[in-house]
Amino acid sequence: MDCNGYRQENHDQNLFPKPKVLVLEPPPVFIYHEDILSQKFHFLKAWDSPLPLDQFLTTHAHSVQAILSHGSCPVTTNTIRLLPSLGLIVTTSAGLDQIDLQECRRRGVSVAYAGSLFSADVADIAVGLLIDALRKISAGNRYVTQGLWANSGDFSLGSKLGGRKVGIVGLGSIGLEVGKRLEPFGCNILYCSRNKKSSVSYPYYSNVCELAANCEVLIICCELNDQTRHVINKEVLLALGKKGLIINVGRGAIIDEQEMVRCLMQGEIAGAGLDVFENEPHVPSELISLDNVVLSPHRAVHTEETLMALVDLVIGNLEAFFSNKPLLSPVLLDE
Ligand SMILES: O=CC(=O)O
Repeated sequence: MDCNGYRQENHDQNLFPKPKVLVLEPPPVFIYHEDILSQKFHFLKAWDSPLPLDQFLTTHAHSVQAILSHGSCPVTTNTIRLLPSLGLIVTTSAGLDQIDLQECRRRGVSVAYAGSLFSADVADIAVGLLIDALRKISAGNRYVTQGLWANSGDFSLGSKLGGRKVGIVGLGSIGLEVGKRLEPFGCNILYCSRNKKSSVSYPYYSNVCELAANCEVLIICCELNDQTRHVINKEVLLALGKKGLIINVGRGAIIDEQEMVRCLMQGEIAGAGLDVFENEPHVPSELISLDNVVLSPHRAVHTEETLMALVDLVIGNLEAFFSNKPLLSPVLLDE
């Protein structure tokens, strides 16, 4: 060992090299906390390499046993096939639409995810977007900051939250948290999901169009899959009606975005609060110009606190995998 301990440290690393983990694109948890994560693992940064992705993957094919991924980073069949030693994908996301789960199942690759870690934070944003859209908080902010208050003094009225009939689409952990928050405001909750839930007494609709026809607000909390893609279509939006609001904290593609834009522009629905979009980070320009739409940059999931909890979960899952222990938050692929 030399006087600054360098050789000793190098020597230890040679004896116990850090496990290698592939990162295709850096998730927010990596951007904010790379220093902590890098103490435990050696990250292969595909996005940082001059090599085209396939060549990068081929170069590291036999040393990659685990991938760290996130909600807007596809893990495709091609990627999985180029990595014969792959045994685990840890996504920092609660949604799984970006991962080819069928290929994982076929290849026996395990998947770990964020589970319900973000549910409370996402529900907070859903309620925030709803209150903002109803009471025009962002529109009021623009009205004041653009100097219009002083000039005209006439800002249009918002509408009351209490007593509103709110339809939740997808009563999983996020939907339940949304319902829990809106009940004390005096909202009447209705819901639609794959199955009726015995744990709640909210009226259940098996059909989303019927739900829309019977409520004044639709809050989208379900996952994106083949059954839910564009499930909020023209028919559903028209059923929601001219006074209806739509809030989306699920995935952009659950709504037919083009149709929603048209309905908003033509007054077929009253407004929207959106954290997610079909083609992020692209947001249709029409939405940006509408005063009855509140926009948020897909950040419902992340607060400083949950990002720290996510660091622990990511490390816990990777450590479990590399020491042959059960994952902390596995996705049940056989379901
Ligand atoms: O949208 C983010 C997530 O699915 O966690």
